[in-house]
Amino acid sequence: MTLAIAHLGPPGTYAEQAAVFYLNWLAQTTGVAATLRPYPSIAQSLQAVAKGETQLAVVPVENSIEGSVTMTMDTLWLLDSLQIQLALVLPIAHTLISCATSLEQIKTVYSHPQALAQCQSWLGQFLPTVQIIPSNSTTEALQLLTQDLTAAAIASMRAAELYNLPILATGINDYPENCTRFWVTSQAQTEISPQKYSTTNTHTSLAFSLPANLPGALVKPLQIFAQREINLSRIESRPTKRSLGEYLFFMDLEADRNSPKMQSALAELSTYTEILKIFGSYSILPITTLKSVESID
Ligand SMILES: O=C(O)C(=O)C[C@]1(C(=O)O)C=C[C@@H](O)C=C1
Repeated sequence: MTLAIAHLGPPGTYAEQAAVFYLNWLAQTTGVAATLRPYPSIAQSLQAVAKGETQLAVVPVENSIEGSVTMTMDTLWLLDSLQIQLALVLPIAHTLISCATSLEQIKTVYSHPQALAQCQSWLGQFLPTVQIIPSNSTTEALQLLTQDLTAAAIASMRAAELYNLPILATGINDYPENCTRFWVTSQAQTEISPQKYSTTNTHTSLAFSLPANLPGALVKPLQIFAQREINLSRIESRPTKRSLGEYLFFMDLEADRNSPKMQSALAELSTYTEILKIFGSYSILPITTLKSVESID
């Protein structure tokens, strides 16, 4: 069976790069073949899995400069059935792509809001007067560049090569150690491979709402993990969208949900929460080898 993997498109996005890595890793470790399917948004990539159009989606979750990708968190909360299979950490090195011959000619810069935010100081220093135009992905505006010599886009070096476009500046992210964490998600019941991944689950991600906005309401859930010496690697709040000042809490914990201490923690947590969603346990793979990200052929 060949699996389909949804990702943010068009081709050349960082999400596609992470998906290509996963596709090659999956083939090497389990022999399972997969193909890639680009979608116009992160939400649509996740919905593709929920609707059964694809078996998997690779979506960005968190960036080391800009923090959480809120569309991923909000969509995961809404879609009940999705589970995280694996996390991937991709180094992000942005370039300025343009057919202009110098920075002085540029009047507009397009990119995904996360990428624009990761380069905001560079843009302020070298292109302080340009119009910044957010797009659905880093690659969405690339096809405009050959018609408009005053336009530029922030995307990866790999994207410039794929579209055969010139690079005007490299390494333009404000911090050199720029990384984005991606999640590989599937439907809960999907068996990706009969052969178990050769990785052990190190993290569990979950989210919950609280029954009432009272003093100490968040302390109790936090104490459950502290008492069992389970380390919290991320906590994030998102509006419930029901009323102003009411939040959902997203947590990443450093333990497998099947470990005895985590099982008892989750059982106790469910007594303090209104809705508790466990997104799954998984391991984290750093994407380092260029070979795996270059092509899918
Ligand atoms: O637009 C892309 O290329 C994406 O894959 C999206 C995305 C994100 O949403 O964070 C992924 C990695 C980078 O942090 C910048 C953009």
